[in-house]
Amino acid sequence: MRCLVPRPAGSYLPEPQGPGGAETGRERDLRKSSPSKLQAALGSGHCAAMELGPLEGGYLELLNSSADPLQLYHLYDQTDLAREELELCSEPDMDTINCEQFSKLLCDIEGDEETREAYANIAELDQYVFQDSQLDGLGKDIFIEHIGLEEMISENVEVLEEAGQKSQKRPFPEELPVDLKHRKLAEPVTVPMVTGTFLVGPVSDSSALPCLSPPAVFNKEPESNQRWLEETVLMPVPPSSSLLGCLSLPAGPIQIVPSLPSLPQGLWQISGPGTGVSSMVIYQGEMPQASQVLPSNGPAVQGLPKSPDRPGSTSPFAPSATDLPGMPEPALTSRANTTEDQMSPTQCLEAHEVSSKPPKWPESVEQFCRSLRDKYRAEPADPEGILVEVELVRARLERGGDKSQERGLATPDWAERQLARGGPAEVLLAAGDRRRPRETQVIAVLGKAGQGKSRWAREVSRAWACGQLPQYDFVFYFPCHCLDRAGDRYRLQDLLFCLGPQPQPADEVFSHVLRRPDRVLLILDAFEGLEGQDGLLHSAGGPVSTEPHSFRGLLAGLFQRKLLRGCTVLLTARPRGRLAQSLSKADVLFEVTGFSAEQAETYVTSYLERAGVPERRERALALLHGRPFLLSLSHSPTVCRAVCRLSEALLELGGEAELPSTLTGLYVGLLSPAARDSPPGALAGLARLAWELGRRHSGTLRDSQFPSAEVRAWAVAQGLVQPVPGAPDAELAFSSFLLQCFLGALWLALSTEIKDKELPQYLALTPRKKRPYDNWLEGVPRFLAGLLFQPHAHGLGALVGPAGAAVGARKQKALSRYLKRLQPGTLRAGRLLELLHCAHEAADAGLWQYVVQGLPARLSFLGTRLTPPNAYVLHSALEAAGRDFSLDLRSTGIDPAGLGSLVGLRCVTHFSPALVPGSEALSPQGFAE
Ligand SMILES: Nc1ncnc2c1ncn2[C@@H]1O[C@H](COP(=O)(O)OP(=O)(O)OP(=O)(O)O)[C@@H](O)[C@H]1O
Repeated sequence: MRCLVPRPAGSYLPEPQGPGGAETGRERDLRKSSPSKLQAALGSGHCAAMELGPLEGGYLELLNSSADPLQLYHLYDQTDLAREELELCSEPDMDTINCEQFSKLLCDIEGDEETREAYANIAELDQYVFQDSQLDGLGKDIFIEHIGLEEMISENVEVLEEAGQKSQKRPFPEELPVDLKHRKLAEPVTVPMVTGTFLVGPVSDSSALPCLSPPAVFNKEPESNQRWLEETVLMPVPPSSSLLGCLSLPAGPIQIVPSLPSLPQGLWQISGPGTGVSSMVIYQGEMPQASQVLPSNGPAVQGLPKSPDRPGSTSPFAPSATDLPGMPEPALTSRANTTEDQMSPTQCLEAHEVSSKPPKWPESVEQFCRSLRDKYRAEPADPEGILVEVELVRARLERGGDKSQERGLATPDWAERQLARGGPAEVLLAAGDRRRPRETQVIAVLGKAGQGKSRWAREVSRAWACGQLPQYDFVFYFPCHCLDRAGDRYRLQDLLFCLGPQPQPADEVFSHVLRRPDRVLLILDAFEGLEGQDGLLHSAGGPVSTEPHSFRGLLAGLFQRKLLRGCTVLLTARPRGRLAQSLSKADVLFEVTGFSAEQAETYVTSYLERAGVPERRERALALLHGRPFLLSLSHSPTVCRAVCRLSEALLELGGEAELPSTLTGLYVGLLSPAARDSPPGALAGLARLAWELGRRHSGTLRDSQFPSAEVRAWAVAQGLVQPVPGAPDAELAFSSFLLQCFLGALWLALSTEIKDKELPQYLALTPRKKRPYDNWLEGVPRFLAGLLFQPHAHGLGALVGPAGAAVGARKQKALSRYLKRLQPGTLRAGRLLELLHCAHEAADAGLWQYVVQGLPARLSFLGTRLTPPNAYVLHSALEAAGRDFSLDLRSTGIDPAGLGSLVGLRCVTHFSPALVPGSEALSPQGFAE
């Protein structure tokens, strides 16, 4: 534990003064001690002391001097190690406790049952507040609120709330003692007794907090705009504003300082009379952040070295096992002297092998584990065998701006994204550090269809099979949509072993699994495919018995911590609708965000190498760059793979090759050869199946559902459907969700069962309550527009021949009437983007002109994600409109390339890409429905 960090002049760290200017005990002690004493103890060779030169006076003077804080820190650190005595007053001073006092305190409490329980409760409170999945500064306001300080929260917090980032309030854990629930920070709490670092002195003016404020409105002054872009978006990332806040207590502010990569822990600074301390800064653990560095005017803690401290809890409120020898279980997993971004999988393995090597297992258990590992190793994470390394991004949920107030994935600005560094082993290891002891931990990996969630989940099981996740003895992988069959019932052990090596293992293995649930990882892949999955995380009454239950019933038991309590559940899902709401129950949330342009190129290269034609790389890349829209769409790995397939086929043909310019064209290009070789009606039959299943939120098929065995065989041979990896009974599924959407749109375009006037209902442009279904097949609208509007020979005709021409023409007319009655200026941002995509896919000059001319001059995308393809169609539309626009691009997650392309447009005269709330330059307008 570190007790003191000197404050450099001009920093916002506390002045060495007690409340009301009075001197604290700590300050008295500091004054009494002489730095020259320290130097003597360290010896003349100590470089920090040498560089500091002769140190005169007491510590207070030293603190106020302009000496380099880094050196002071080392100096103090070494002193501590050299056991140089700092004479402290006899009464333990809450704000100035040192290592020795702390050890003494621990000895005193050892064996004291009540105290230990109190610590456990404090640890619970800490876990509740700090280890929350929404650990973005907002969990902290709940903490303040729950301990009775709502009225004291300063304006700064309101700013965050206004930005729609306020966390969902959760009930206070019932098991916490009443006095802890109602304790106010103002009371002299025992908080400082636990692990942490405390800085002493009052908090300086909160206005000194570093705050990144981009110009409210950008004008067309390329130089200043470019400068800002370079300093903020394109250069090292500033600390997240959402992590940086200042709460005012009546007598002074609490500053919440984001954690820094250079610090082992984050900081909390608490001050004010009545707190019993002049002020206090508490380190708090946090996930590593994307390239996070402080701006030059940042807090002085910037230069602090990593604590060479002994391993311990990352939280001041959660003593670790090393801190509290009497604790029954470690409060948190600790990793000696290592931060997550420093640890390679190999190191992880070594570290865990030492600490958690299981005792020798019975032969049956050993055998089962070996077989399970072999099974995972044998299953390719990807049928193409290509791996582009991508990093997950920390995610959180927030209420949408619409009236429904539904929660969805928050869209942070690009610079605010927090990357979860490393591969699955590192990410899970880091997430495990935030685990509540003896509690089931739910980790959710979210993302749009085709972004690589399943792939990541399969990599996890492979990583375990290769020994990279030694914290787990057992990893069970479940493709959820294949297990949730009506009538199927399982006992927990049936479920665990039904997909594993066969024959199923003996009861001995199951009882071994039950013995250490904390060493069990369950992977629930494609969780959104479960019917009614949204209720699972919240519903009551899950099973506790060993009776058979439905798959959903067993999952409810898991989530309610009634089954395998203490295990880790990793679920992957497309967060939509009510499921997104329920996910607030998850302890940690990540998002898979897809490929960057460079990663897409890497994929193309690997694909051609795997296909044995690496020499075609340059031509393939040239084809892709010739179609910038497809390049932007290759942000999705699924589309990137489709582009590679078509490029390969085109290059195979030789001659002048060119990729199509639309997504519809890409899929028509891929499917038309398959359609030519199909049994009669096979494509239409499969299209109907895609639509029917999609309406029921499903993409998996059983043999009996195919129109005929012939159609099944053709669909498998053409790669339109494929076995679900890891599923029982060779279950089949559409080879991608996007393909299912395309086939669903094809059915809508061809079917005479769907009346022309019903078609607009299937576009995502219509308000939800007027739609007959929920657009689960979210790619349908743009494919439908593409198939109906593109010249017959290049669209429908290429797939079904002249047969569909008449039906298609009628439907096109109906859709055209509808689209031309829409007023783009009245649509909310998400629907406006969908309309632009539909118009782009239609490739119809009249429709395109109608849409772009209807765009309002002031466009707000606040809180709406601008993915690379969204930015592309928006760019094309603004360019085509031929008049000036103002753009609000805040909280859109737009990447630097997209931002550059939009603000580089001559017609964009103003834009507001603020990274922090508060820029009111362009208020959202004009999107009311
Ligand atoms: N990092 C990657 N490297 C190489 N290929 C990838 C990567 N990520 C995804 N893919 C490929 O992209 C395709 C889609 O990936 P995956 O099925 O994992 O997506 P998903 O997010 O689970 O989609 P859905 O929500 O539809 O189930 C697969 O072919 C997968 O192998």
